[in-house]
Amino acid sequence: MTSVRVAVAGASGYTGAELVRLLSQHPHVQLTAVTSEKSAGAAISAVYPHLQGIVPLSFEALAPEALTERADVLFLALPHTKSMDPVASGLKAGKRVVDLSADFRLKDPGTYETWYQTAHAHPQLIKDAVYGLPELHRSAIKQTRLVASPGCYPTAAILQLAPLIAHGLVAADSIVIDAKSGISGAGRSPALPYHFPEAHESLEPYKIGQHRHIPEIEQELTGLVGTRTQATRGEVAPVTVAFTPHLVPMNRGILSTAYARMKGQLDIAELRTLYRDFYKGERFVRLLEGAMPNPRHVRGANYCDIAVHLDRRAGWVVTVAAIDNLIKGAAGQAIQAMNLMLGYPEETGLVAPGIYP
Ligand SMILES: NC(=O)C1=CN([C@@H]2O[C@H](COP(=O)(O)OP(=O)(O)OC[C@H]3O[C@@H](n4cnc5c(N)ncnc54)[C@H](OP(=O)(O)O)[C@@H]3O)[C@@H](O)[C@H]2O)C=CC1
Ligand SMILES: CC(=O)N[C@@H](CCC(=O)OP(=O)(O)O)C(=O)O
Repeated sequence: MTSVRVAVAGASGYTGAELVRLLSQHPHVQLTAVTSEKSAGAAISAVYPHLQGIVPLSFEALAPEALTERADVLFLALPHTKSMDPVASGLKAGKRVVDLSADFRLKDPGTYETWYQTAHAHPQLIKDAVYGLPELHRSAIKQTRLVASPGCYPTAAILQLAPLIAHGLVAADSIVIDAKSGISGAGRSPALPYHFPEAHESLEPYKIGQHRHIPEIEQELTGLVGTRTQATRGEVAPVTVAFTPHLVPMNRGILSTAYARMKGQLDIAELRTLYRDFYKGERFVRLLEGAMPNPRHVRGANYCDIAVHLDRRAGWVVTVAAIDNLIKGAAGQAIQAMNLMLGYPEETGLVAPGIYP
């Protein structure tokens, strides 16, 4: 069976290590290089003992051009602002690139500069990037060489709200997203808020109304406004969201609760039918009716679990979504996109159920 050569840049980080774990089991992938500057020369199993006997590679410090030569598909699990040059280098060499950072997610370079305090180094490449949420952009992902893989909070928030926005069922300026993330969402570098005594038995909101995922969520939801209604879209009122993330003392997982004001008179059965139709055939979206989404139930798996509820008395639709930030929120979703780019069945290498508890 033919295989594709794949390299992971930033493999010493949490999302990079999850990419390596999943790609090592992918039937069409040959892992050719894993990069880290700080751990260059060390066996990956010395840093991540769970990969002992599974991934026989050592970390290398590779410049973008050297990385590009080693593979046909590049996964970049680097910090924001550090992916721009490797993306440009990979594309120039005709490779396929899946970038897990935010560097190519926002379509407007000015918005990127505002939220990331950095001028975009390759703004001319932004138009070539497809936002890598397969449930919304599947056909474009199949055609592109550059996937900008979504952020973890946006994955949950967009998937839980997409049917409501596309059908024009809620007021576009009424959306409130209250989300909680496990600490691996902040990456592997130590910092005081993530220190055990600080984070354990604690629950704290942060960056209220200021988080860099706000423009990403608004961009994608605005792109959906009215796309499933009969009326022509005309002038589209931008979606604005009030977004509050929280840090919770879990290793991984996101629970996102979104509230939006109902415009019409649909009852809960009609709303759930609409969600079922919207996500019909989607392998990685599970709509729950008798149970609540819980990050525990998607841990290690590529699922986004969603429940839709209606607070009729107060006039709000309340949706709840759970993902594993490192899988559907990062590594799993990135592999889902690679499968689409290469024409493999979308679920290849991703079908294992999650870990419980
Ligand atoms: N954590 C999450 O839940 C999610 C993260 N993402 C995004 O994925 C990317 C990786 O995140 P995550 O794995 O959490 O991050 P980590 O901090 O855990 O890992 C970062 C990786 O990048 C490398 N690195 C750090 N600084 C540089 C630099 N200046 N130049 C080159 N390489 C560098 C590190 O290597 P070294 O060993 O040399 O330090 C490490 O391999 C980020 O853009 C993040 O925003 C996306 C979705 C979810
Ligand atoms: C808990 C925590 O700190 N989470 C990160 C989000 C991680 C993520 O998925 O976002 P990107 O892919 O855009 O980096 C944060 O709030 O910045």
